[in-house]
Amino acid sequence: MNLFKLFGVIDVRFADILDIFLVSIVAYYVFLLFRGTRAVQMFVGGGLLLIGWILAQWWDLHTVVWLLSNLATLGIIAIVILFQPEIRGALTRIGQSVGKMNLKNLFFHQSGLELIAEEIGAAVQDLAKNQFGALIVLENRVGLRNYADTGELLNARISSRLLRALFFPNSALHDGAVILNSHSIVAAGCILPLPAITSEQDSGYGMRHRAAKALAAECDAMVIVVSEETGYISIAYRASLRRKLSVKEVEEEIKRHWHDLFEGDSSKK
Ligand SMILES: Nc1ncnc2c1ncn2[C@@H]1O[C@H](COP(=O)(O)OP(=O)(O)OP(=O)(O)O)[C@@H](O)[C@H]1O
Repeated sequence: MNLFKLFGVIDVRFADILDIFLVSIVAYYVFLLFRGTRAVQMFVGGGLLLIGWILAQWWDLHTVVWLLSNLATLGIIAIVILFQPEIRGALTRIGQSVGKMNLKNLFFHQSGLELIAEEIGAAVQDLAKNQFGALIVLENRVGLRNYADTGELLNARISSRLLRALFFPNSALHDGAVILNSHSIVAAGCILPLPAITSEQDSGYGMRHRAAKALAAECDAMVIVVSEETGYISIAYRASLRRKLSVKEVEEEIKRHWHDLFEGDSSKK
């Protein structure tokens, strides 16, 4: 069934529109799967060759068309060999997402903030489960360079594995606080202000929780505490200390805390 005539010449059917729509979706998601890998250059190169092939067809350059057509056949084999790790990674991601019925992760790219909140959340969950004490400071607008300098400067990518390693009992940096800004793990093994007991309630807390409260009270940072004694997760922010939080709540708080910083970053782009 013809829907309309394009430029008054080409008959366009409903099936043609569906065809283009489906191919576009597949191309888009294939690109998303490979985004950020070496394979992106391959797509660019492949696109240029395709344009060359179309132009060669257009201008009736038979030898060039023959060359490019044969190159394409060889190219597919070369791509599979050269980009084996990327292809394996992409297929694994599809498998994992489908396995966990988490198609959202596969098709809708999460924002940087969501991914970071999940990395921290996963680390906190693991630390709490194993009752490894932890003190994680999330810097906001007020710089915490003075506290970062008391520990070991790292400037590393925020990852759940690194956070877990830093608080692993008896590791060289497990004592003290880890300071994060919205993009990196700034420092580990940091000493926070040593608080004085100011209320009846404070006397019930150990040093880790009191240090978290003291820092949160003096700036706009949010501090996550995992108790070594109970495995409970708490968050100190401004004058409050909320206890027994779930990992989901922690992730929501992280997103709320850094939301404005991320919004600012994306509006600058
Ligand atoms: N001022 C501080 N700055 C950074 N880290 C601190 C500070 N005070 C204590 N800590 C950390 O807390 C640990 C001791 O915690 P303590 O047992 O006194 O606290 P707590 O609040 O009872 O926590 P937990 O429930 O985990 O035992 C120290 O080994 C150290 O890693």
